[in-house]
Amino acid sequence: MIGFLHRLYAGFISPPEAPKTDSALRFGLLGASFIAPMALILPAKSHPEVIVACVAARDRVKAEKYAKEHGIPVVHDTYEDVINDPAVSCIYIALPNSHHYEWALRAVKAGKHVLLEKPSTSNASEAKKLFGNHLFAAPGAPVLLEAFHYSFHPAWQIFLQLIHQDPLAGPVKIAYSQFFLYKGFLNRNDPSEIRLRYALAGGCGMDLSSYNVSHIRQMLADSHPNVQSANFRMLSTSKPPLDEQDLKQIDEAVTATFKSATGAEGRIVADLSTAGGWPIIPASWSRNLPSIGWPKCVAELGEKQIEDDTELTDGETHVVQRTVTFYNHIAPSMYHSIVVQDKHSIKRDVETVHSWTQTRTVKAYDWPDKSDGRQGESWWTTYRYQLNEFVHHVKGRKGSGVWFSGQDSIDQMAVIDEMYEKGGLKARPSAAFESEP
Ligand SMILES: NC(=O)C1=CN([C@@H]2O[C@H](COP(=O)(O)OP(=O)(O)OC[C@H]3O[C@@H](n4cnc5c(N)ncnc54)[C@H](OP(=O)(O)O)[C@@H]3O)[C@@H](O)[C@H]2O)C=CC1
Ligand SMILES: O=C1OC[C@@H](O)[C@H](O)[C@H]1O
Repeated sequence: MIGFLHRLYAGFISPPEAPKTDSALRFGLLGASFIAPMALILPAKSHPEVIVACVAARDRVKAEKYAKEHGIPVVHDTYEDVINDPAVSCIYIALPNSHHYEWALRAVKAGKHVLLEKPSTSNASEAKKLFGNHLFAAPGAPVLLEAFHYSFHPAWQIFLQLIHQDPLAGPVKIAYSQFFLYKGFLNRNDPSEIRLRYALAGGCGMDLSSYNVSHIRQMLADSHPNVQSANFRMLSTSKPPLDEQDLKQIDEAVTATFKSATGAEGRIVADLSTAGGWPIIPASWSRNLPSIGWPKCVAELGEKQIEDDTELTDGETHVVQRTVTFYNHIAPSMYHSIVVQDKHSIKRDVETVHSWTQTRTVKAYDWPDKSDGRQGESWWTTYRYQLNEFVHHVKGRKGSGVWFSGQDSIDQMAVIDEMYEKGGLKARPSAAFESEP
């Protein structure tokens, strides 16, 4: 309990303030966004090499209020002014998805490093144009990272090790990922709700399920699994400010299945407006009551034959079938649990002679081994780990080795496009912005 309170307080409320080094990176923010305080402003406080230097919003009064609230010293009039500020070397982009391509491209062309919110762009065609830009081939090119923060937390890396690199791990057969937000999280009547606007590249497939897609791509160890099926639950309102395109194209929930190159299966469930499923209360009553479940990933592995000191008689083999369940991989620094279940069987041909199950729970708030460029504290959030890695990359240092490459981002968007198309919806529209070569 004390550990939980400490992680909550230091990670999400009041991190210890680090004195800044002379070579600290100065970040500019595009937009007075909802997520920047959690994803960058708070993590920057404890990072000796990060200063949040300036912000601009479409409305200057809003930007000034935001800057005051978050201790940001400079307010610019426009996003463009932030990018062109010579005192700034890094840009954080948390704009509607439809604006990611344009502003990331503008920023990298101005020579700035970019931490870009997920999903990286509106679709794969934009992702190819952005990450495939010739300037990334030049030496000293800017760093551009799609902010899949959860990947940078040690717990996610330990989870991947348990399914891909452990002596008891057979091949992955099924990768499952779920992510729910409760009904009421989104305000359908709010014209500024970016998740519900087709023109802003919204929809659950882009928003929540971009996480699920990235989870199963890593769990299946296949950058571009084939989409087998996709089902969308569409918006359950027809009130303004939604327009006709929103009503036809905006999904609130997704279920989809995938097949990897090795034949393994991926399954995802994501819901921006989860209701019902309450225990005891009859379904007809609870149907409209908000509900929620843990974000969860489950990997079911195939059998692996092992050789250990278990006594075997002639013709017997010892096999292990592992299932690993990760609860709360999205905000693991608050609390998480990785349950490893190993079903051991002694087999004679196909017949099981004897079997037993070993279950253990793994937690990793920090790296178990701090050598080799790994840094962390138990209270670091996923965003703090991500920022650490981003800074290492910009500074040309090794870091922990966790990264999300440009090709990863392109493949990620291709899978999302294919999911929409498989489910009878359109991939999200490209921005009108055309950059000079
Ligand atoms: N990593 C994470 O945990 C999370 C990531 N995200 C991602 O971050 C991005 C921003 O999300 P979030 O912070 O929740 O969003 P907000 O609703 O706070 O919007 C972000 C900013 O978009 C700007 N904006 C520019 N043009 C428009 C427009 N036409 N309509 C509405 N807003 C506009 C606004 O800027 P201005 O201030 O200039 O008006 C606003 O501050 C998304 O890509 C989302 O997927 C979101 C939540 C969590
Ligand atoms: O982490 C998140 O949770 C809420 C979502 O709507 C958001 O976009 C996502 O990044």
